[in-house]
Amino acid sequence: MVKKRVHELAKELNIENKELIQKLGEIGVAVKSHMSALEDNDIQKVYKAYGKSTNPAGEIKDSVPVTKQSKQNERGRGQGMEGKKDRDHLFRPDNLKGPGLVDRVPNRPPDRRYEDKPKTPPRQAQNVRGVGQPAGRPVQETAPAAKNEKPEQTAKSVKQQDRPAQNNDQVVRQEKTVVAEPQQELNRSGKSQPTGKTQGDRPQQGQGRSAGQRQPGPGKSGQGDRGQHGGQGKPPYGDRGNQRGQGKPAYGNRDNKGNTRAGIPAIPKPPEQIAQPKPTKAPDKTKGDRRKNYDKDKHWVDGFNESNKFFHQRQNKNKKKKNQPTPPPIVDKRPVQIGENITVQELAEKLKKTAAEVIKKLMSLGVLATINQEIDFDTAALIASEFGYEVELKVAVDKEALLMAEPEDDPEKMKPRPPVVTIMGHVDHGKTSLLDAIRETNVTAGEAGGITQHIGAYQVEHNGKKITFVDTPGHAAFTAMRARGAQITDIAVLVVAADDGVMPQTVEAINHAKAAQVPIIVAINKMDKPEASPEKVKQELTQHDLVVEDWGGDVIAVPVSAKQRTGLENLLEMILLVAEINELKANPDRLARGTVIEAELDKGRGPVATVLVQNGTLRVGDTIVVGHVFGRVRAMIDDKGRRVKKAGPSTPVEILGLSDVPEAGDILIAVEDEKLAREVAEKRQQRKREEELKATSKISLDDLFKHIQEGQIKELPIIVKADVQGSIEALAQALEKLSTDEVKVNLIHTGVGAINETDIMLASASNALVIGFNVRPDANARKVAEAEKVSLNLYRVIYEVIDDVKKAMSGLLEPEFREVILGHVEVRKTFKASKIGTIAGGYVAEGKITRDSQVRVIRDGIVIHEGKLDSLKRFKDDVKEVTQGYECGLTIERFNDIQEGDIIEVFTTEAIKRELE
Ligand SMILES: Nc1nc2c(ncn2[C@@H]2O[C@H](COP(=O)(O)OP(=O)(O)OP(=O)(O)O)[C@@H](O)[C@H]2O)c(=O)[nH]1
Repeated sequence: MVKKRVHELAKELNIENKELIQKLGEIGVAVKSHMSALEDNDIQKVYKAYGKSTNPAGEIKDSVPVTKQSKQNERGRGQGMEGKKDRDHLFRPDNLKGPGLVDRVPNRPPDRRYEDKPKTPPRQAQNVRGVGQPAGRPVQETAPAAKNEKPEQTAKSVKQQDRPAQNNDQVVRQEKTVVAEPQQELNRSGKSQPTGKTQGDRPQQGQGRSAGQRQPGPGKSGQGDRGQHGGQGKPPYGDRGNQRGQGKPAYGNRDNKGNTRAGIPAIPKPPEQIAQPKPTKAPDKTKGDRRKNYDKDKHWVDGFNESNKFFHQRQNKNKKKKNQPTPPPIVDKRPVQIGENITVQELAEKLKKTAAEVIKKLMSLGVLATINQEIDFDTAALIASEFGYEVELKVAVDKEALLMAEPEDDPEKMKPRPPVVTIMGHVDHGKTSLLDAIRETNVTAGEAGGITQHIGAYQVEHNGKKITFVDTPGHAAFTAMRARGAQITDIAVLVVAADDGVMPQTVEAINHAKAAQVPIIVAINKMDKPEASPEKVKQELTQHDLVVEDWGGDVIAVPVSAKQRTGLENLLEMILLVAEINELKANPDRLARGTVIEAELDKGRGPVATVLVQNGTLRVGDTIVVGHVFGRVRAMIDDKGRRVKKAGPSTPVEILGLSDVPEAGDILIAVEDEKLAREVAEKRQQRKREEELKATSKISLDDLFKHIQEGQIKELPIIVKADVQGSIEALAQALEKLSTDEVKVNLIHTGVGAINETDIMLASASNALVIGFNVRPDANARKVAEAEKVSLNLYRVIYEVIDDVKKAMSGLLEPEFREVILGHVEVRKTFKASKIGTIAGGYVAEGKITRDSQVRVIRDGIVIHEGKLDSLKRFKDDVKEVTQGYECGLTIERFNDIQEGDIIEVFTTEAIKRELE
């Protein structure tokens, strides 16, 4: 049934809603509001009540036939250039009131184009483009066309609209409106605008099947829109695309652009189709309306009451939206750049989401992460895509790697360099003596003055060729360097005393050199000694895979005497030979790279480092990064104590000009980019500080013992803050009394009053315990203590302070070990097993025997062996323990001489925690 809403009818009757509602009440039609729908018979009652008769169409009878002129205007308005002419014409003020227009535009609501404010932002219009409702006017024209195109549908339409009287009535209303509101004529001239329902209900006029009518989806309604435009005339500012295609079939008398041909009158529309009953609701009214209702000047074209409609339409649309699947959020599709790792917080910021949203999404993916937790790139990418973002891996420029990257040297620029030799060997086998002997016998007269200079490495010359010796004997330095990734040694000289042979440290040295893949030359020292036995040494070396040449191997062994300085030349020759074989080369024509051999803080000169230049040439004035230290080479001193301006490959030099003392094994790099060097050094410094901070966790009473064990601390610094001086004195006395020879209590600071930030900082710096007696830390101190990981110990009873400290200090004392006898086992029988050895069958006479216990074999009251159990069995099963009264089988580690009648004493040792007295 055709319905009308109260407000529509009120408008139609040109009365207030309120008045109509009142009237409806009077005539017995109950309505709730101006939005209530009225049935046809109620409408008729209203007409009657307002003296309109039940057939108000009669009032506009003369407006129904469409004049030729009006049709032309109509057509022209919507179509092409000819239309434009007409359109312009229509816009002329003198046309606004033209009777023809009035006649032709029966169904248009008041014009709102000149209202000041648009009710809806114009941008929305595009989203809703095309939901069919264009000009409501050309009803007359479209109907026949539709009829021609789709007769069955038209017929159906006609059938549906079996209420001509009402249609006529509407026409009357429209006419009235137009007369009352001249600006409405503007609408006619181009803007489709009327009430959504009217338009929406009219597909059959233009198209027969306006998608806009049936399908609320924007796409389809777009078609409906187009169709209607095409069919009903192009709006003056209309979207051309909208008018294409569908308009054409709707009108038989149109040209191929959809324009109505001039001069061909449109077939008049049957009266029953002129005005469709106007449903109160346009189901397909969408944003397309709004777009059309909004002209170029951003004025709403609609009548005032239309605003209500838009509101309701929006509501309808929202309702529809709810039912529709939510479209993916429109997001900025610019790829988000993410590094290898990113914290949840950072990711949320990049995605313009809250951290909670990201965490939630992560949880949905099965990843539990906190806001500050780092997630990897893959996870971050997944999350980003969930939020509709694309991600790109941002490869962080590792400045350090950039700096450390070793440039490739042009082979042509590579020149032979002196070998770098490290002397290794067992203690007292003569390493230092040999180094000294070589140095002293190989300095030229001119250099003699500088001989006393000790910089950790030196160069000697032999047959015009240089050899660099690293003067840090022992493998400790060698391994320390290697541990830091520095390999400075080309050749290892293994010193073995001919009278002593291969010893444990000799073996260690061999292993280190092998691990570093450094060729070994054996110097068999102390050959001057009568008991020297080089052959024995060579023989022993073979046990460690070092087969000397004499024995058919490839290891060079040189007999020397550091004391008598014999064989040294031969040794140097061999070093040069090995160096030659290994083709040691470097490029002196580039920025230097080297390794720190030694470094110290010199009182007068500041930080000093002995550096072995390994490649390139280091020059005074060069900007350098040495580990975490940045600097500029202010001066260089060579191993003879001479100032030098440059140092080439394999040259050891002392350098001045560093900002701090580097560590042995640090890599030196000379750089051009000072900024980069500074940046990298600062970053390294920061990292070092962080590591140090991590390493030095502050002591607390709870883990005092652990700290002491790790750090070998034998002193306990304490800070005491108390309420009154008397308390401090009492505490100080009591605490100091706790000092023993092994642990000394050191009260580094005492004071009256609350524990403050300064106290905490002092405790942090000196790794002290903070004791508060009847005082509390202030808020700041608490914060700092938390940050600095300083433990606060707050008490109200002096005795408790003493007791706690005493207990904590107990951990400082070396634990005593005591033997605990677990039991005794009598050996009653012994068995020999070829693979196992002697098995004792015993009886636990006392206590118990456990698998991990220590045992003592006692025979006739004499301890003949002490060791560990190897196995413990009950019958054939391995057991953990056998208790008194049971028999067992046992074997003892590396001891087979068990005899019947032996007593096995089972014992264990345990540490006893000592307490201070
Ligand atoms: N007879 C003799 N004694 C030597 C010879 N070389 C070194 N010594 C003696 O051996 C002892 C140890 O010599 P160092 O040079 O100190 O031996 P080292 O290997 O450097 O010892 P550490 O530095 O303690 O590892 C010294 O008393 C030297 O005098 C040698 O060729 N002949």
